[in-house]
Amino acid sequence: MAARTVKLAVIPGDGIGPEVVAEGLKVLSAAAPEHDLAFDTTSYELGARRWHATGETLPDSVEAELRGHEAIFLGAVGDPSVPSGVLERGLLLRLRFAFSHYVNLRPVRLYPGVTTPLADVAPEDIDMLVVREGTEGPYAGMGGVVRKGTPHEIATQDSVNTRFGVERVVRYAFAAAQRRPRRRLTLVHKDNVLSFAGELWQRVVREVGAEYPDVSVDYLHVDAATMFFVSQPQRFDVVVTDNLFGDIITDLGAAVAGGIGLAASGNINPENDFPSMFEPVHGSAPDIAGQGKADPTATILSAAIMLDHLGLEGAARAVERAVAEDLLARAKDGAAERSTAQIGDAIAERVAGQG
Ligand SMILES: NC(=O)c1ccc[n+]([C@@H]2O[C@H](COP(=O)([O-])OP(=O)(O)OC[C@H]3O[C@@H](n4cnc5c(N)ncnc54)[C@H](O)[C@@H]3O)[C@@H](O)[C@H]2O)c1
Ligand SMILES: CC(C)[C@H](C(=O)O)[C@@H](O)C(=O)O
Ligand SMILES: [Mg+2]
Repeated sequence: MAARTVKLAVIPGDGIGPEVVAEGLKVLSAAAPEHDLAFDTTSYELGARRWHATGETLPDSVEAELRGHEAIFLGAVGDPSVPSGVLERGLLLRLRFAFSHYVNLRPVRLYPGVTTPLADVAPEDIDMLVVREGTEGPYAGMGGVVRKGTPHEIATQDSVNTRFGVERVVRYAFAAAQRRPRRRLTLVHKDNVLSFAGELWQRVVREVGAEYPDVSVDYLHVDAATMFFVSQPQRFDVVVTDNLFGDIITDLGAAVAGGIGLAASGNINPENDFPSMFEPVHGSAPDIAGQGKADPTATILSAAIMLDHLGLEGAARAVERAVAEDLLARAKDGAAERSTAQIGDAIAERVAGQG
């Protein structure tokens, strides 16, 4: 019997979700024996198929079952056959909110051998950790529509920023910055326009920052930040930002660090009051679904973030090392075309071969 059995809920979801999740699980299984681990997985059929069959996005009974797991491993949700937002809000955001995933952790890292569209950058130039707020901002679902269908229709979408919500994510970001060699935190917002929310974020960063005198603090408006992500990625170490800005800049981060197929994330509840959820940054990619073309690396790296969160650092490093080796090998092979399963097999083989 393994020394540690992780009770893991799996939500493959839609589009390429099931394809990439299968490879993530393959790599976890390969890592398990070396690290005296086992995964007790339960797969949940949630997403477009279930919605079409039953009209359900996330039944309360399933949410309650998910709560009883140590972690959730998710592929992606969203399908062109379902109205936009039904699954994204009804499943993904519902889980992030219900399980208080207030830290959406999104590392942006250029691995050696990976091609970036940026000129003259080395891997050490792109190494940041975006700490995206995960439960508030314009995602909160507040607002509405009046005079619908008339020429005077008004749609509002409020951004919710609570002192409690901002402070807890800012504290997490400072603590993360303090553990990193450069000890630098950049707040990204738009306080020249979003003055109420921006001022709250600024004030909280100033106040919490007083407790972290060894962390240097910087501020960028989000528009300028997008420019510097491309022109001077070296500027960034830890970035803390609101839910929507964080969504946008992490797709950009993915693009500068080698593509969306490599970008990993964790939806973290740091107190472990609820299971945290791990998923690639990308979506269900309907344009390539079912063709074995999706890169599962983002999902595999999300599994490594999960292992870290579960306190299984040895296994996490082994998975990361296997990915790093595979990425280097890809560079040497002249990026030979491989299927989703072939990439998963190669990484699983490397991870099984490591101590
Ligand atoms: N966390 C999630 O579940 C999540 C995240 C983003 C988008 N979505 C949903 O996914 C659907 C599609 O959204 P989208 O097209 O804006 O974003 P997307 O990330 O699914 O796709 C954007 C582009 O990136 C490519 N791509 C994505 N993942 C890839 C991978 N692993 N390997 C290779 N190429 C990859 C796609 O083929 C597409 O061309 C929508 O329903 C959206 O709401 C879900
Ligand atoms: C699908 C959508 C709700 C989601 C988000 O905006 O958070 C996605 O884009 C992401 O980045 O995880
Ligand atoms: Mg996104």
